[in-house]
Amino acid sequence: MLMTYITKKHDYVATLDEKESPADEKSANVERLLVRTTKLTTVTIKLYRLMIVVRMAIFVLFFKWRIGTALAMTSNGTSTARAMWTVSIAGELWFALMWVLDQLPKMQPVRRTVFATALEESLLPTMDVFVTTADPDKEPPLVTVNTILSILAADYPPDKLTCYVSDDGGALLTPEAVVEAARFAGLWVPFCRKHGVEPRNPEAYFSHGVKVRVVSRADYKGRSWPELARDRRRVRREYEELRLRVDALHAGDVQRPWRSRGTPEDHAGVVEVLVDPPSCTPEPGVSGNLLDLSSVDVRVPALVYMCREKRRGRAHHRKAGAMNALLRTSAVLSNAPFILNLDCDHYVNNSQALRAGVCLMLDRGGSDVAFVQFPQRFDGVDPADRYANHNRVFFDCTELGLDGLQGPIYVGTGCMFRRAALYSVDPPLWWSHGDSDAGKDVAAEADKFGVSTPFLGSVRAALNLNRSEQRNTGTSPPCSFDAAAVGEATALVSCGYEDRTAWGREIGWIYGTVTEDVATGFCMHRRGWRSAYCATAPDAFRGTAPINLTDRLHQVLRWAAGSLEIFFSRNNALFAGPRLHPLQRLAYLNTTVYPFTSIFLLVYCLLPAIPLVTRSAFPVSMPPSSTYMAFVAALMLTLAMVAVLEVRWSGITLGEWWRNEQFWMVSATSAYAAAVVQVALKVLAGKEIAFKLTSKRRASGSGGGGVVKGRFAELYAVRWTVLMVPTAVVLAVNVASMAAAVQERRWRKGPAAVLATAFNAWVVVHLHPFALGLMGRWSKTLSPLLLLVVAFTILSLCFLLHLHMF
Ligand SMILES: O=c1ccn([C@@H]2O[C@H](COP(=O)(O)OP(=O)(O)O[C@H]3O[C@H](CO)[C@@H](O)[C@H](O)[C@H]3O)[C@@H](O)[C@H]2O)c(=O)[nH]1
Ligand SMILES: [Mn+2]
Repeated sequence: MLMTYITKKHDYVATLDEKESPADEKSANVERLLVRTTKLTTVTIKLYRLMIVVRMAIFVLFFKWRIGTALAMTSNGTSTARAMWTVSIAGELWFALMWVLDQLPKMQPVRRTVFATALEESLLPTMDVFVTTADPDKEPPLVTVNTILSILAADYPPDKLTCYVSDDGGALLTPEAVVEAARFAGLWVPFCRKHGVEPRNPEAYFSHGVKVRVVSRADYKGRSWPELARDRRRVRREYEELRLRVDALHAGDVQRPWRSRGTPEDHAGVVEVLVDPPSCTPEPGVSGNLLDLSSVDVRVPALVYMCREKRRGRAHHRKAGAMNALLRTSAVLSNAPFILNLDCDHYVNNSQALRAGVCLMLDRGGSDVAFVQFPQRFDGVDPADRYANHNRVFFDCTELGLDGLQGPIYVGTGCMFRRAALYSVDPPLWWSHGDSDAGKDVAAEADKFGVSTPFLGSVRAALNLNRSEQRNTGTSPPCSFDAAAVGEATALVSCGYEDRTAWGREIGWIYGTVTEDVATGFCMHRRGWRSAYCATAPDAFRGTAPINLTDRLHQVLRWAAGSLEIFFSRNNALFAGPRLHPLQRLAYLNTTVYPFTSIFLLVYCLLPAIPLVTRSAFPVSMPPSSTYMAFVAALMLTLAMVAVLEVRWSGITLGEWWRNEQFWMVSATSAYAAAVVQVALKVLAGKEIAFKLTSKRRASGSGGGGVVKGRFAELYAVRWTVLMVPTAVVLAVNVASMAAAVQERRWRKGPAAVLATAFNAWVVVHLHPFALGLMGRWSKTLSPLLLLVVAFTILSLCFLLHLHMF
């Protein structure tokens, strides 16, 4: 099977000709080709690079001219005028810097082709999959159940796969739902195996949603179509019952709120093996009651439930803390060399995904890969993607560009890790001769890893394996799920275990930020590890996106605040050592400072109103000079060209690109500003930032084929949130100052300022979510290109007027 980076064929320079098919060219001692990496070398990408350089050159000329003009004009001006010039130019410098930081890391994108069939079955390494849940209300147990089932049914040897579920809520409901999943897996997993169905998430498989791939007769690869139809009906009935049972559990829970082990912030630790690891040899089933499984291997991978101990007054470090508890639990049970991390709503959508990740890890040169990030894709987003949930520019441009440098940024879910890399060792690339971290006696490092002897033993085993297994040997450390191991695992999830150790600082997932993902990936890149990007078709995993604007803005707020937390920590990219690729450093800098843009943007949006409300007689300069006009035209034109070229090489649509810009504006005048305030409070007053969970409930409505408007009614409803305050202020100030100017007939004195104010108000309204509803409808009728032209015209006029008001 061939998995490629999706999209356009013309993007490949080395064509994927069959004569290079890895399977047949092999003699016994020739290594199999698992991954082919291709640099994009098309004309588009060359033009793209050229345009970026040209635009940067224009920046230099522009700022030289603009600062010169400002100095000349303010040499005998008032201090207010000087201050306004300064603020204005500072804003422009910041915007230019942000653009450069954003573009430079995207200049050398690569695509990877993965040959999963070339993996030798017997050499597949063991794999631990971590699923995190935290709140059964925001994360319906049925969603988690489906994710677990999709993992257990993935196309991977069942004796080499273990699924670990972390429950941060401590409600009894979650383990009960997981037990239901385990029971149903006995039927679901063999059914998937027998007929090769996709996707292996029952809810998605059985629903009549728009994009679900229900096997059609022509596509069916199994033995007998009528048998599939019959089996499907029967399994579906069983699934409906499972769903009712899980919903009943949920409903019962709402009525009896005392049904919990404690509170979400105070409960005992539990580790429970719900499904024991199966034997190493296939076990055919019987032609029993429901399905004929006599020709099918009916083994189900092991399933472990874990709830870490929490006590009031102790720091639990949110998701990062849960991941570290999972890391230790799994270490003393299965201790697989590779770990896949999925949020509870991100299910396995392509049953080959795990193998694809393994290819990148075991490939030649793969031993320096700490993690393989898959793109995040989402179900349940409205067709217009009003709130830019798909994030296409990030997933299809930025991450691809970073893959050509040192590797994509880790974004929390859909990511496969090398266990050794989580134990803070150097990658092989940086091992000095004869010596490596793996060689050190970790037993002496209890101050780093904590005092558990079995855990230290597991660390040693994992590091030794990583060192010896420079090539794909497929060996894995021994595993044991006996009572002693489970008892040890329970001790390892006690809330005092990490006291006075390096957990969260050097070991495992990194603490101190609500975006533990970016920080964790950064620490690995800083050590010299690489990462790899793996976009498969069909999508490897799919999850849910925020269901309404309020949720979405809070998600953006959390990301922005978490980024700034990293900037103000010891993990600031500026302080990283020499192993971090220079452009990778710029990318991390960009990822951690972008929320500051909101300050400049808000000031910029308010500046033109000042002369109008202060009633001071501002010298309004002459009409824009031709030099100025030329600069604005050149800057806007190059911006548009870079955008169009980016859209071309990445395969996203102009509409998707535009949505991104639009939502950037929305976030920058709302959530980013709130993030700056939150982090200021943290830095100055030590006030911690909360991890507000994103709801995983689906947009309500009839669930299936209803009209789009009805189906996404909840998504489209805009509810007031305090995050919109900055936007409202900008609007109010601009409108009020315009009104005042008109009323007092000062229009003539400062036409430029009045117009700029009007445009500011207009742009904010235009880009704001209240208007996004309309935009959603327009963008279907108007071509995105037209939208782009309109937007650029407006933006250029804004610029024009801004620059010439003093
Ligand atoms: O105390 C906590 C808080 C969260 N979670 C889990 O963390 C995951 C992510 O939470 P979600 O609210 O879905 O966050 P998103 O904004 O959708 O997630 C993105 O951004 C987060 C960082 O801000 C990453 O942790 C996520 O993996 C990434 O998908 C979920 O599985 C939660 O169950 C916990 O286990 N414990
Ligand atoms: Mn999520």
